[in-house]
Amino acid sequence: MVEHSPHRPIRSFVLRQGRLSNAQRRAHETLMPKYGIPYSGKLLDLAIIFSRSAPKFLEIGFGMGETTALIAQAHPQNDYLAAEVHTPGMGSLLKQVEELELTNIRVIQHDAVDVLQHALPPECLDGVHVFFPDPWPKARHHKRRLIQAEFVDLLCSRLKPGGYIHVATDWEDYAEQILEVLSGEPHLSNTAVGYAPRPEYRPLTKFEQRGLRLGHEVWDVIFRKKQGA
Ligand SMILES: C[S@@+](CC[C@H](N)C(=O)[O-])C[C@H]1O[C@@H](n2cnc3c(N)ncnc32)[C@H](O)[C@@H]1O
Repeated sequence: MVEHSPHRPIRSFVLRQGRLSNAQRRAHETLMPKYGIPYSGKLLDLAIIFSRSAPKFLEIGFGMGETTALIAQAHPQNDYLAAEVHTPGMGSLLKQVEELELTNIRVIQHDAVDVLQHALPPECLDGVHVFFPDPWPKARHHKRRLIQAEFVDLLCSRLKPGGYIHVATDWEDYAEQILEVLSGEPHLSNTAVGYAPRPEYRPLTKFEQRGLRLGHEVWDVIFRKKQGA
């Protein structure tokens, strides 16, 4: 479960007592021991956790996990560590993992910032997915936005050279901030000129399809860590 640290009061999420369906509760109770990685603040060995040496990806804030499950199903050659703080989403993804018999997903219910800082060693990740991070639209809440220079620096340190950071958002001013922050990280280079086309591996969610029909835009930002950085 999520612990609160007095040293880092500004978090990118607020824990609410979300409604947990019976199926989600059951999945959480029965499947966490099988697919969940307890957060202890100690370093994790991803090769041991997944029992193989394969490309490793971190997804931060997977929500209900539809995208996570689809990507993992379509890419059995990769392993996915998925971090989320909310219990209903955990239950929802765990249910999909079991139903689809996915062997390449492990979940961690904890603040991804702590996970990156304390549980993941340098240069262990081939990619990081941050899809539709909370936009915190009010100016006084912008400090809660996940994508900030310090966080990107941390992410970058956990990426292997050649590994990528992929952020997608449907908030234009956040998209601009994300592009600016990633452009300012000297160890990263943009894979596109400005925003990137949506890569084939990121499926369109129902929410996104509806938004696109209504004329809303989505911006993908994909940067790679430079070789030798
Ligand atoms: C707007 S939702 C998007 C969910 C999903 N990626 C999607 O595309 O539907 C953002 C999610 O990020 C999670 N989140 C925010 N900050 C987080 C953090 N520091 N660590 C882990 N999860 C976080 C929230 O709990 C929320 O479920």
